[in-house]
Amino acid sequence: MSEPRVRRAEIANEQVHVDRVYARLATLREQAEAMRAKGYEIGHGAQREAVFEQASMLFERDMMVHHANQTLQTLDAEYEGLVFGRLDHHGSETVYVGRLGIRDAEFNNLVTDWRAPAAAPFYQATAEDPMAVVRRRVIRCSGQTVLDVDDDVLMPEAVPDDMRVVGEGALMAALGRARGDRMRDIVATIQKEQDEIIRAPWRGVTEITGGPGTGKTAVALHRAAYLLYRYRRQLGGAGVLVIGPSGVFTNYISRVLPSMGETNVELRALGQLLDGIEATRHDPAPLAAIKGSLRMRKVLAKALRDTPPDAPTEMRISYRGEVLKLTAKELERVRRRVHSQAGPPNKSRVRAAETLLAALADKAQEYAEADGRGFDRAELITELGERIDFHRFLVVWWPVLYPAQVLRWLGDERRLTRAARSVLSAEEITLLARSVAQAPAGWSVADIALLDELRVLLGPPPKRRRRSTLELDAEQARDSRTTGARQRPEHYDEYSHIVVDEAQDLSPMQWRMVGRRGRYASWTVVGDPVQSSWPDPPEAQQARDQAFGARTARRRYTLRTNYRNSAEIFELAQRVVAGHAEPDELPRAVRETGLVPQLRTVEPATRETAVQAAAKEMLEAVEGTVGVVCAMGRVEQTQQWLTAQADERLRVVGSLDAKGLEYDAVVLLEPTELIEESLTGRRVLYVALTRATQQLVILSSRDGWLPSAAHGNADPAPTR
Ligand SMILES: Nc1ncnc2c1ncn2[C@@H]1O[C@H](COP(=O)(O)OP(=O)(O)OP(=O)(O)O)[C@@H](O)[C@H]1O
Repeated sequence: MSEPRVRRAEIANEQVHVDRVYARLATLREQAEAMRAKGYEIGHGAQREAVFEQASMLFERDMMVHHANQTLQTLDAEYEGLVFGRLDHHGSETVYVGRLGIRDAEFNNLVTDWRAPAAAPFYQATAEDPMAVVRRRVIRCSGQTVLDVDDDVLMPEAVPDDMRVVGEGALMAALGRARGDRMRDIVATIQKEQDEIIRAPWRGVTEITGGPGTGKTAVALHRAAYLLYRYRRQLGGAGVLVIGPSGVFTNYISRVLPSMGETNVELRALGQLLDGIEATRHDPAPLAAIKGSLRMRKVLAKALRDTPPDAPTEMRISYRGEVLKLTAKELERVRRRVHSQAGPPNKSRVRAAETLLAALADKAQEYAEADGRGFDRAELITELGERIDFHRFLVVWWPVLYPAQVLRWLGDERRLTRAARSVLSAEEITLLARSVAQAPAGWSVADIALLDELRVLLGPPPKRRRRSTLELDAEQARDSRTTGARQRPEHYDEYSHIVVDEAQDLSPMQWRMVGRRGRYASWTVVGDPVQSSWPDPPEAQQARDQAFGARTARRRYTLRTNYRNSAEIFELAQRVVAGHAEPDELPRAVRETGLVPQLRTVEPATRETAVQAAAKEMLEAVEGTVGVVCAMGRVEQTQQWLTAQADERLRVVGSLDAKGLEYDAVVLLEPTELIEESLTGRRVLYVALTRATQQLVILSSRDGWLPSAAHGNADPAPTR
């Protein structure tokens, strides 16, 4: 038979099995529906029963309904390619691999879940160590239709006469495919070195490093799905949290876990880690560096001890015909005493009341001694402590404090100086105070870590008065949108596993915030130091180690193959960081396209038309998405330039928001501006240059950003 005929015959064969699987899925669905209906019936019947019977029936009902709902949820997930693999073992056993395990009515396996041990050879078998697999087949489906098959023969000597082998390179086919709005799962083509990380033990800290496009994000997400499958009892209750750099990124990866039937994972961006606030704004680099530094911890701790701006500066209270007065200085002394003895201010109201009463008693005693009168201290404390005017004073003098309110205090430069004098330089104080005082609406991403720090330093507001953990003001409340994530207003620290993506960019203050959420958790931490935009790596490393606490089990893995970029694009990108990275920190790109990146010289006056032309050209050249990447300060303008090109495949994205994303084609505008805008300039440019899978066009009005080519490497094609 000719190759196309063999292929067609094999596709038809697999279609028969896939049809059986979907038929079985439909039956299982019907059974789950019936079980749910039966569960509800039990509930109705129970109303007329004795109380203890009713209780046990209701329990049974809840269990049945819960179980049925869970089954339905699993069966209803959008399974693109429910069955995607097949293993033919030596000795003729066949195992189909898919996104979930399904058995037929006789309990025979129709599909084995990809996470089950029996499916492991699908990812781990190699020609050197075939694990008794003769043929590994990747089955590509669209919905319920088999489109193609692709085989790897691992034991050529054991191929039986009737076994047909078709195609080559399921991985290359997957890598060459057009990119869409959302990241796809890679269950069908996970590579051996990736699989080893996905299936690594769950305890302790698993650190994954690797250059751009090496599949770190994909691996981390598949690992989350795998861990929940294998260790649901240990990890499922408190939940798994995946933290990404931005909302654009969490949105981009949001389909991966549901496509594997996993809906119990919270995805949050660093700007979304506090409920009710969604921060997307990035501060300019020097300001972000101040806000992210551990020095801010001291500044905040001191700032919240200062007198609140609206607090009264004098106390007068009458006691038995006499007015007792505490001056501003005396009140300050009392405040200092409370802070030095007590814990978080919101838990110290009682201590504040006691200390204030003691100061009033001292004052009364002073008056009495001056007049030669007797004085009963205990009586005064009891009497004043019950007086309404004393409590009225107390609530304004020692108010409940909220993080947002205290952070805003820092907009007053004099107040900030008091808190930061010995910690920040005068220039830093001015910069920070101005930024808080003149901040545009809403918090910045870096502010979220400061608010979270204050949340802990201040302590929870008394329950009776609590509006939210943060006391959103009206403006924020309007701004805030739900993140789609499960709300956990109080128990931020209960997660059982935390995945941190783009970990190289977390500031020390962000590590503290993230660490708080994982006090009892195991971790998967993913990053690439070469892509880092944080200027002080040792400080971040220290905070990172503290976040992991005493967890000593640490596993480190490095991925070395860049699956995203064409070899031509990556060759250019790595030149940009040549002097800033060790050679073994740079991965190897495996796919050649023959398309060299294009470098176009533009003038400031022709930028607009050049961007429009390049975007149009790239939209025509590729089937999937086109990203126009520029400096953060140029995003709005670039968006305006491209409004006329209303194509849903086109996106404008600022350099810092481009982290972790990818497009079929990238138009990179003014590389020098990306370098200048950040404190780790070249690394940010490297990130931007490594976003494209197929084509890259660079528009630049200035030279100097690209070191000359190593011998034998081509410069990008210069065009006008
Ligand atoms: N085994 C694989 N099979 C198919 N595609 C893969 C595989 N591994 C990675 N990819 C693809 O390569 C691309 C890059 O993967 P991913 O975004 O996870 O890389 P990354 O290391 O996180 O990159 P960056 O550091 O730039 O964010 C994605 O499109 C991903 O689907």
